Formats: sequence, structure tokens, C-alpha cells
Amino acid sequence: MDEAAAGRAFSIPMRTRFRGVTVREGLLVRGAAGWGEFSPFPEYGPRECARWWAACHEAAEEGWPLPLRDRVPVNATVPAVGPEQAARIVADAGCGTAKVKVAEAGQDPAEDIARVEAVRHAIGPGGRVRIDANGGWDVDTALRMLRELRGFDLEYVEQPCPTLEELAQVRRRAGVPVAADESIRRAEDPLRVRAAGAADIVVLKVQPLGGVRAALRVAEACGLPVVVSSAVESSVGLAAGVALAAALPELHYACGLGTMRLLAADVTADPLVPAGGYLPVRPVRVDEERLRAVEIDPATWRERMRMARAEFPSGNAGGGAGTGSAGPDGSGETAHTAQSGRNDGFSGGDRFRA
Ligand SMILES: O=C(O)CCC(=O)C1=CC=C[C@@H](O)[C@@H]1C(=O)O
Ligand SMILES: [Mg+2]
Repeated sequence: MDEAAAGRAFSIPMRTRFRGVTVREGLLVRGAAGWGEFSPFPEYGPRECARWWAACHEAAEEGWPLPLRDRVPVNATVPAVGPEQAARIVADAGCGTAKVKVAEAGQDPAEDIARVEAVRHAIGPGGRVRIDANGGWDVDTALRMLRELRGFDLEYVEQPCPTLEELAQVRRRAGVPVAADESIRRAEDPLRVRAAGAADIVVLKVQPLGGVRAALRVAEACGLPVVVSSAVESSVGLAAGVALAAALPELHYACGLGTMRLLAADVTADPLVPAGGYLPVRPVRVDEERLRAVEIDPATWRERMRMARAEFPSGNAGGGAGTGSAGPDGSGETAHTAQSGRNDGFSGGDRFRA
């Protein structure tokens, strides 16, 4: 089917500026298996967007592999806000793990330290605190900051620096585990991360990697512990992240999927927000009234999806995280069970029922 022609565009304001964005927009598509979300960030061109399309297509037309667990642990996500607000976010989220953004452009190190301190205090000594620098530091700055933050018992530092060589140096010298996020966007990346000794953990996001199955292949190829994270989607997109976290053979870390609170509205009456530090593995039902409340003219988004889809000449979305239609091993085959069902909660056949 022509998903783009039928897609419904949404625009949802962010409660706090995050990753430089103040509004999340995208296209929702309903297919044979349920709803899919296509919401690449504004700066991405058609080639990168192709994987985001593949993820949406998988959700709408194929459904996802069967879950191995019925809930997934999640972290609170703390944007680059002041210490009082940071503490409030952690208290409201009720999660045992918090991820704190650091190295925000225009802020100084003292602001990072005050934010991390407030979060450590709010979550208590038994909670876990990780930080994410989004590649904003060089090696010396990362080592200095990690020394300054030593007293806060960091679980790990996510993408302290931009390159693999830098990550490897920080990993060797800082005494804090390193997670790779921006370093993993294509199928071959995890192997490079591993070969470079650049990370202890990989952060996987469904849309940038081209779908749940593609991300599972990346996880398998890589062999490192995985943290599943969102791309700050509506609950429809988050459900794909939950499906990935639920299908991973092992899940040792809380996932960055508790991001619904960053958005001021949702397209469902029953948003995927954490309760007691977990998200349930369940379908998301789009609510017509709520969707209408955030709906915008779909023309630009439909065009963006058409261009993304054109990057898969055969219309075959099976490649996912690869650079074309082939999978990471070049075969285009999925490595995991392709047993699927509807994911929209509208029909009886949903695969989330235990
Ligand atoms: O991991 C989380 O806690 C939430 C998701 C998150 O932090 C991100 C989602 C999307 C874009 C990124 O800038 C950001 C990240 O860097 O991990
Ligand atoms: Mg990150």
C-alpha cells in the first residue's frame, strides 16, 4: 500500500527543549499489522530517513517479533535543565535509573555538575545515574568532567566524545563504563565499535536502525549489552522501542524509553509512561480525538516519506540498518523469528497477549 498517501501528520510541543528541538513532528501510518511512526529529525536527508521509513513500514505492515518479557525497565530522562527542575523530573518519573544530559552547548561545566548532583540526591544512593554528552567533549574534557563527577557513582557515560578512537581512550582511562550511541547508526557500526574497544554498552534506537528486526540483528552482531532508547516519539513510536527491548534475549540495563513525559501531548488515550520504573509491553491504540488535536497538514511529511521510501528501490524494507535493501550480512534475511501480529490493539490477534 502507499503508506505516504494515507499517513496522518502530527506536531507535538516538547515540555522542555531537548536535543535542540522544541516540537516533535512525524507521520503516523496504519497498515495491516497496526500503526507505525515515521518521525526523523528535521536535519535528516532521504538516505538516513530510509531507515526510519523501514521501521515505520515494519510496524504498520509486519508487526514485531514475539516478546520475551512483559515489561521493560526504563530510566528517567533529564534534559539540560537547572538542578531544581532536574530533581523534580526524577521524583515525578519514579524510576530507579536516571539519564542526565550534559555538555549542552552554551552551558558551563558547573551547570552539569549541579544537575548531576541534584539527580543523584533525588534518586538516592540505591538509584543509578548515567550521563549523556552527545559527543560534546574532547578526551581531556571528558576525563576532567568524569573526575569531577566521580563522587556521584556513574553507571556509565554515553557518547562522551564523537569518534571511536576518543571513546576507546576515555574507556581505557576514565574508569567509568562507556556507551556508544551516535557511533551506532548503520549495521556495520557495532562491529567497528567492538573492534575499536570503544564501548562497554551500545545504545540502540529502532527508527534510526531501520526497525525492530534490524536492531535485533545489530545487537546480535555486536555482542555487547544493549540499552534501547527512544527517538522521543509519540507512544506509537515508543511501542516499537518497547517491542525491541522485549524481544532482546538479554536486557541488563534500564532503557531510555520513558520519554513520553518530554512531550506535551500524545496520540493515544493511554500513553506509554512508566509506572514504578517500568513500561508495559502492550499495543498502543491511537485515539482519533487526540490525534486530531495534534494533527497538521500532512503534505510535507508525505513527501518526506515518499523520498525516504524511494531509497529502497525494490520497496523491500527488509534491509533495515543496512545501507540499502540488504541486511548486515548482505542477505536481507532476518535473524530472528518473524512471527508477528497486529500491534494497534484493534484486532484480536495481537502478539503481546501472553
Ligand atoms: O535515552 C534516553 O533516556 C532518552 C532518549 C534520548 O536521550 C535521546 C533520544 C533522541 C535523540 C538523542 O539526542 C537522545 C540521546 O542522545 O540519547
Ligand atoms: Mg545519546
